[in-house]
Amino acid sequence: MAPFNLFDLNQSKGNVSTPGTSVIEVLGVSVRYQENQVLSDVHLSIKEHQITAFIGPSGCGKTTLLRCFNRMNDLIKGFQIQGTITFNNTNIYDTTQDPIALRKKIGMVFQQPNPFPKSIYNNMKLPLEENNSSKMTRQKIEEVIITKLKDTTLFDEVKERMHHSALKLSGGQQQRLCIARALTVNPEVLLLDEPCAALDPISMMKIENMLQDLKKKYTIVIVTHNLQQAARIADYVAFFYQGQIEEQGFPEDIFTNPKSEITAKYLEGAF
Ligand SMILES: Nc1ncnc2c1ncn2[C@@H]1O[C@H](COP(=O)(O)OP(=O)(O)OP(=O)(O)O)[C@@H](O)[C@H]1O
Repeated sequence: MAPFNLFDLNQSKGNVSTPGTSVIEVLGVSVRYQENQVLSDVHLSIKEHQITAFIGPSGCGKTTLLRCFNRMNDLIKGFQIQGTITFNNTNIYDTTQDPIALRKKIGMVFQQPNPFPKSIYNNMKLPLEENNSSKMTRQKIEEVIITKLKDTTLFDEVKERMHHSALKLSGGQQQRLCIARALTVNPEVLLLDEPCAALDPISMMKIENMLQDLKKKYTIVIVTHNLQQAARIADYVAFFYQGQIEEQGFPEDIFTNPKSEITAKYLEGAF
């Protein structure tokens, strides 16, 4: 009997056939901003309860694809998308799809921590109020807030100052608060666009450890320029180059034995 082979070596630029349920499928996606083609014929599967990392040089389209997943590019002038992106087998760009409902299922956190200039408690309460707090008792709201703050390992650090300004927290704590805030509405997928770029190494490690726990409950896609970070936390890596996925696969393969010469050069720091 032929040995079980996880890899399809004929598809070095396509999806490596990894086990697991696919939550987001990217099928032949191309994106333009006006005349500027920024993604060309991208194929990728985002698997449930995995951390997928997007790496690659600046301007190669990582953030653009990430933002397509919850339609954050819709209002950008000249944005055009071809191909298909599905979320749980539903076309994200179908005209019947409500982007606001989609963003509750696919939450996003940005590079720069952006807590509201309100108390820690109110930062957490606001999305719940906007979502469905009329149906939630105060006790239930508090329960959700405590659970999500515990999930992001912040609760013990802030429990004595829940009604103090979130802006008084450290940068790392603010970012964990933003992640906790994104989790209040129970998304299935969490999109992180360079979440540690503005943080010191200790805060970064806290977030990386936290993400390893969060992936048990959520599916995570992260854009990072930090290759060590991708190697430490990712279950799957997509290397973008000039608007295409040049190579994708398991981190142990991409980082130790890349198939593409361009990937190898990037990892060597040649760019
Ligand atoms: N709002 C926009 N309007 C027009 N062009 C844009 C817009 N946002 C991004 N672009 C262009 O799209 C291309 C891809 O940008 P994108 O931010 O997706 O790349 P990236 O790989 O995430 O880069 P970085 O690592 O620097 O964040 C770039 O040429 C960029 O200038």
